[in-house]
Amino acid sequence: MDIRYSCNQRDFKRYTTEETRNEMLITGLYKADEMVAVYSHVDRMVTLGCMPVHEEVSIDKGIDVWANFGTHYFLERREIGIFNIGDGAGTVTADGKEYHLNYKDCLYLTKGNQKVTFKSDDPEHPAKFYMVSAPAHCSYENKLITIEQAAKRPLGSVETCNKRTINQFIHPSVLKTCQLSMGMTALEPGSNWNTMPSHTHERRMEIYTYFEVPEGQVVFHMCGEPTETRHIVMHNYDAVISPSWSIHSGVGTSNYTFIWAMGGENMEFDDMDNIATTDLR
Ligand SMILES: O=C[C@H](O)[C@@H](O)CC(=O)C(=O)O
Ligand SMILES: [Zn+2]
Repeated sequence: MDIRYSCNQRDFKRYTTEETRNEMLITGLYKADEMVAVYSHVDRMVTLGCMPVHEEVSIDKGIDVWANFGTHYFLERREIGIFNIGDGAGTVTADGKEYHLNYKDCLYLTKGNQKVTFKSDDPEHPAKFYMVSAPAHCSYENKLITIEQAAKRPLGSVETCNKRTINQFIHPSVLKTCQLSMGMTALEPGSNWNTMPSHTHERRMEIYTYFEVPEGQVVFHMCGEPTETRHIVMHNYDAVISPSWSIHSGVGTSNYTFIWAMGGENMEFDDMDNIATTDLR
């Protein structure tokens, strides 16, 4: 498993493009019939990607759970949020119960699910399961949340090129979790900026994955301290780790959609340290 030990904001100022990318950027999450996992020491969040084609893939395929987590199974002391962002539908089976995920549907699995597997309905149009897992110390309920059931928050405007809808899926207003919250933000055609004005949240980290980035287009993901910004050029289906001290804004060469995941001290979505745009450096 790819393990990222995380850097601090002082050293980060001197990072080259390559070092920045090695530290924060996650690519290649969807390899046929594999489970790809990146463990970050920032709040011990794990980002996973799985594209089952011909096989039913187990959550721990290729992962030495005892060596990496010191537990007997992946979700023994963890919770996980799962989104299907692939071309086709797929099924997640958790301890014998099947959950069918259409495009943009989300499944929350609580601590204690022992056997978790992933499969696609149609190998010609495989599902792509994007997942983020956080440490958890009690169990709640597994829950399938469709895009229709997500809490919707419209934000931004055409004039500031950031008209978008925040869909809150794994959120206290929708269901209970230990620390994980996740949602999906969709930019409208002609709008390119997400999370602008930018913010940090010293009390939580965040992970983004960008998708629906059209062929030949990219997203410039902004990171770093508010007065020491850097950027990472991201392709469709890439993910990026954002430590608590970093801003996490992006501007695309077209509109796009992204999934955010947060973990840390609290689950107050509005607990943000907002930064005036003209104060950015
Ligand atoms: O802390 C909240 C997260 O950064 C995202 O929800 C922000 C976001 O989707 C947006 O403004 O476009
Ligand atoms: Zn944020």
